[in-house]
Amino acid sequence: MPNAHIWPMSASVIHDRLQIAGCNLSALAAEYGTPLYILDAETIRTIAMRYSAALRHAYGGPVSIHYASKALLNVGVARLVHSLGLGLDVVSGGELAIAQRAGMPLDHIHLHGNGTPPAELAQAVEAGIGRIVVDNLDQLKFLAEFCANRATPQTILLRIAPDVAAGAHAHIRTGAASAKFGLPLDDGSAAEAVRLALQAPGLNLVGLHAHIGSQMRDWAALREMISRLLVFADQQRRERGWLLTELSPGGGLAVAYMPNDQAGDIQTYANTIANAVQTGCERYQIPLPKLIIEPGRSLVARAGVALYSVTGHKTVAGGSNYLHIDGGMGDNLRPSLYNAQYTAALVARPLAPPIAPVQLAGRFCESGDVLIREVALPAAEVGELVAVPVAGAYTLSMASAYNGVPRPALLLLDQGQATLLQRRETYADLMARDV
Ligand SMILES: Cc1ncc(COP(=O)(O)O)c(C=O)c1O
Ligand SMILES: N[C@@H](CCCC[NH3+])C(=O)O
Repeated sequence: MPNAHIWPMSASVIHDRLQIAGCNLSALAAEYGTPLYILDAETIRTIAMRYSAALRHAYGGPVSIHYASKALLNVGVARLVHSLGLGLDVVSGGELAIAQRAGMPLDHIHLHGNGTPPAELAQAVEAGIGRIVVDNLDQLKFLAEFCANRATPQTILLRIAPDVAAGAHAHIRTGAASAKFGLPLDDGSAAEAVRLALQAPGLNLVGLHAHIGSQMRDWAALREMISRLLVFADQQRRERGWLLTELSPGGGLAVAYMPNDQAGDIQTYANTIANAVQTGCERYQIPLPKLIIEPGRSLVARAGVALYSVTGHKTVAGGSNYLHIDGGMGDNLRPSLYNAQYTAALVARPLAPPIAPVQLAGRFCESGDVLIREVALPAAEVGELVAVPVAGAYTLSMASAYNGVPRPALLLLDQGQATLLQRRETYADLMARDV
């Protein structure tokens, strides 16, 4: 497959047709309808193994990998990541319920979120969730009170706003002191949170967390963030005798979306984190904490491919060619929201020479719903299948049924087998909540 680095690891061209995990995509599209999302199990397995090997190689202390489930979650995906030995990060009671339905052990689940309603914090505590990553003082006060008389204390980490920002787009940079996420260091909020947590008999504060951004490959920012967390941990040990035993630098590693993009290298990422933690811990004489990383996008993006059917053409004055497809911003909001770029190939002729560039026009009733602004494709017939790679992350998890268009099905492909993880939404589903 040309540009293999942006296609699933099992993708190949057989008899001039795009094939993934040995499966015939046209047959699957005919059976399940389009748009159709597929997920390559081999890609997810391989990336999970790379993360775990890279961290074990780089870091002398214990390590745990938690999939940030906001990137893509349903019961099947949660079961898959559990079977690979990963834990799960959730940001709501809803994601927690899905993880529970999948049988993910509760002590492998962490809850995050800046605006999590008290009822969902309570739901997580009562379920027996492993960790709550406390984002602000109000959450902390609520939890201190809610947990005060419980038999077992709730284990927590504090999310720090380290005033270091990285990430590919303003909407996905999260680490600034002025960001909505986390406890700032400079105004005393983080120190106040440690003080309150240590006074709360129902809470067990074990560590610090930060996440500076997504689609990120800025090693210096990552080092700086870890260094700030450890300076703070050292201060808190000297002032209050609190010892940090867990540290999470979040997730955020960049993936390649376009042929010329380069993904963040997993071993370099692991080395950067491990060196920063080891150096800081040595300096401040802190025993190596458990390192918790939270990759979302980099675990699932490349595994996913979206399949659309061409529904028509249009050439406008000035020569812009539109190719209409049967999906768009309803199943992939990223181009509309972040000007995210994607490329595409024809399933039946991935190697055929392209003609003039086309715009892949989404079907939704918004001028902004253009999935790809420019892509060179061969002349495509109505009914042909177009495949859009790197579609696994922040697509279905952000999907809507806008314009009454049912959300697509999701298949897991593995060694010639296709398993339905999530069926296509039906018209009955669209009306299921109407009373
Ligand atoms: C706290 C936290 N952890 C992990 C992630 C996962 O990020 P990504 O999908 O870029 O790896 C996010 C999202 O940016 C996040 O907010
Ligand atoms: N949804 C965003 C990333 C959000 C990261 C979550 N904190 C994207 O598609 O790039």
